[in-house]
Amino acid sequence: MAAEDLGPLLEVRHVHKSFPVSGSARVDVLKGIELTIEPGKLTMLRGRSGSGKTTLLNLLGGLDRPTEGEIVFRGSRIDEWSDKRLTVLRRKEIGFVFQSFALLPLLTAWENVELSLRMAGTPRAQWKERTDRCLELVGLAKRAHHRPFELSGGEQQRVAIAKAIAHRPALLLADEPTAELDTQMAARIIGAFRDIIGAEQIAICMTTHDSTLWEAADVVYQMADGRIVPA
Ligand SMILES: Nc1ncnc2c1ncn2[C@@H]1O[C@H](COP(=O)(O)OP(=O)(O)OP(=O)(O)O)[C@@H](O)[C@H]1O
Repeated sequence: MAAEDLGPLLEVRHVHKSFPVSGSARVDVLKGIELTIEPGKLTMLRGRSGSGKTTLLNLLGGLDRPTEGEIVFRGSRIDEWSDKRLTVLRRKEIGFVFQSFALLPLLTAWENVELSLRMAGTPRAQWKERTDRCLELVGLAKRAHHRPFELSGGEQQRVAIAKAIAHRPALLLADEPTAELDTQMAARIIGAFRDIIGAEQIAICMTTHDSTLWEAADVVYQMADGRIVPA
């Protein structure tokens, strides 16, 4: 079945998020967000610093809950789930990539990826093949036995991506994954995302400020002041 036949993976409906500030005051960070994330697509959230991208990404990944509205993952309202159930969802179905690469410095690229499979509870018999495959998908098969300090920033980020997809999540969330990288390295990250989408029916949602990357997206949502606005 083609990815587009599967229906939305994630739907965000009328979502508001506010945080308490001093006294009884609250700050409204998200103000009625509606969006859909589809399998097999690269979705980008773009917007100025402070527009609410990270706050929204945290809700998509079940790291936080909306103040109002619904987050629907494969037809289930995860905003109503217990913390325990959300932890299982994150472990099994979601991969996270952040601006900084979060690799263990004493382990090689290969060992870093394998460790994530051990931690995800993947059967041991699959570790080697899956680790090789993920490093191949991000174009690092030849660098597998290098440690992070022997790799460029862009290569380290691609190892972090291999780690994040190793357990075969349905959704990969990446918060400014190219922020620390030059244009050429950023383009290779997007290339890796494209190869991963081509090979596995995953949905990828990333935030970025970088206007040179937007045309590589299948779907772009522009955020401004906590709202989705026309791009
Ligand atoms: N826990 C919190 N308590 C109070 N305010 C918060 C909290 N988290 C985020 N905010 C505020 O919400 C606004 C949006 O923050 P957010 O990090 O989502 O924006 P962003 O678009 O990801 O920005 P950047 O590109 O700089 O990361 C900011 O003004 C921030 O200060």
